[in-house]
Parts: sequence; structure tokens; C-alpha cells
Amino acid sequence: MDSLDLVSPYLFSYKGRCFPVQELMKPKDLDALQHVDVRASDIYMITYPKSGSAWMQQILVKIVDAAHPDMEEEADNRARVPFLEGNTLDDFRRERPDPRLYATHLPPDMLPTGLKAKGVKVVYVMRNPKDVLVSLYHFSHSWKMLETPKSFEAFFQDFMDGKVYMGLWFDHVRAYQNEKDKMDVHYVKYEDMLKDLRGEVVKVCDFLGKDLTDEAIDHVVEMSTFKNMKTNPKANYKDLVEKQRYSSPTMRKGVAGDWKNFFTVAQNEYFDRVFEEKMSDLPLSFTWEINQ
Ligand SMILES: Nc1ncnc2c1ncn2[C@@H]1O[C@H](COP(=O)(O)OS(=O)(=O)O)[C@@H](OP(=O)(O)O)[C@H]1O
Repeated sequence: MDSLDLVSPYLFSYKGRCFPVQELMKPKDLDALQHVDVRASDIYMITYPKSGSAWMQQILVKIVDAAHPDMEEEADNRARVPFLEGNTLDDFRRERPDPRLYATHLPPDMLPTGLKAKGVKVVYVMRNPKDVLVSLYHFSHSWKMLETPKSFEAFFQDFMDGKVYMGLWFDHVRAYQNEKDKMDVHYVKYEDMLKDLRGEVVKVCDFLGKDLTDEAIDHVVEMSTFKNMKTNPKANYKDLVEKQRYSSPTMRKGVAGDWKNFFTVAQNEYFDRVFEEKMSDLPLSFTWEINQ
């Protein structure tokens, strides 16, 4: 194995971001990803972890199925929208019909260079970072590749210091905001999908140039609700629980505002201060809570 710059026994640092020591790619493979074959028809779904990746994977699969009924596949969403930093170097060698869908948590400077050169369409999903933190806290108990947090307090500080999977949330979101004019990117907010899933699906269809009937859009929406995804084995990653790679389902709560059950008043004030310092110059706002 390459010698890794360890941040902890579970994470190594590469180009300023943190990656799990086990299972995913090592620096040499991450570098190789920059040179994979990219097609103009590819569609990329990009997120910071726990921001709605599985949700958008499902939406994209269902949009593509509706727009290209001849190519509807039986595989699950992990195979239909593979994560670049998983084991996709092999995936680029296999035959796949266009449009190929890919997912990634990688920052812009680590993406395949062909994305920009070929004008590939990118859907970037963002979620309010307090709920991202809480979701990642739970995922860190679940995914065997991550260190089980010693306490919420310790995890909170690691998140604020970027000592978590994929590094600082603030850097990731900023980096993609800075790509606005350099990539063909459509931004989606998790909370907007909670408020009006159909409206956001329609915007994604428009961005991708997929002209779906109202009925087809209704079907995409129906198949992408939390309730339906939770019981859909192609969408819910439940096989990873069965294979004991996750100890609990990744479809956990699916709400906005769960952070209120975990943050202390002092943590919330500290978070707000850091958010203001790091993000206030960006034209970005988040919904912190939605009453269900
Ligand atoms: N359909 C739907 N509706 C609402 N919320 C949903 C949906 N699908 C997934 N989720 C929630 O998304 C969180 C997981 O994020 P990711 O899929 O990005 O995780 S990962 O980074 O790919 O591991 C995780 O959030 P938490 O429940 O807060 O942990 C999931 O429950």
C-alpha cells in the first residue's frame, strides 16, 4: 500500500481532504480518476457526504428510465450511479449505455478533467450543514470504515475542524459555488426537495433536457419519497446492512432540523459564528428546520 498521511487510524489526508483508510481509493487511484474516459452525455451527481446523495441517485435513475425506456436496467442504484471514489476504475472499462450516471463526493480539483472539457452536466446537492453533521455522526457509528465517535461533542469538533470523511463542509460547498461559471452545474438543496419534491424534479429534468410527461414526473416523485425509498432494495442500500458493512440503515430520518435534538446552545452559537465567518460572502442561504 502507498504510505498514507494518516489523520487518525481511520482517515488519511490527500490534497487537503480526508478519505477512509479502508475500502475506498488510495492516492494513486484517486489520481488515475482524473484521466478516465468522460463522455459529453455523462451525468454527474456531486455532494458532500450525507447531503442527499442516495435521494438524487434515485431521482436521476428514475428520470433516465422514463426518458430512455429502452435501457431500463435491473441493477440497483449503487451500480447504476456508482461512486467515483468507490471502485469505478473498473466501471470505466465496462460497456454501459448512455447516458452514464456517476456520483461523487470529490472536490472539483479531483474530478476527471474531462468533465469541464466536455461540458458534462453536474447536479450538486447541498444540505444545511447542521443536519449534515448529525447525519454524518450517525453514519460514523454505522459505516465500519469510519471511527465510531467517542461522543457527540468530540465529533462536533472534528466536523468543525474538517477531520471527517471528505474534509471541511465549508470548503466543499464553497469550492463548488466557485465552479458556477466553469461547469455546467445545477444546484439543488435538500430542504427544497423536502418542501416541494415535484418542483425540484421538474427543474432537474429541465436542466438535463429530459422532456417527461406529467405522469412520468409523478412516477419519479412517487418512487423518490422517503417512505418508498426506505422499502426499495434498489434505493435504500439495505444490502450493505445485510453484508454488515453498515450497522444501521442509511435511510435514517430524512428531515430538516434534527440537529436541534443534538446541538447544545453553545455549539449552535459557535456553529453560527463559524458559518457567518466562512460563508457570509456567498449568495447562499439554507433552511435550518422544517416542521413536519
Ligand atoms: N427520499 C429521501 N427523503 C429525505 N431524506 C432522504 C431520502 N433519501 C435519503 N435521505 C437522507 O439522506 C441522508 C443520507 O445522505 P446521503 O445519501 O448523501 O449519504 S451518503 O453520503 O451517500 O452516505 C440521510 O439523512 P438522515 O436521515 O438525516 O441521516 C437519509 O435519511
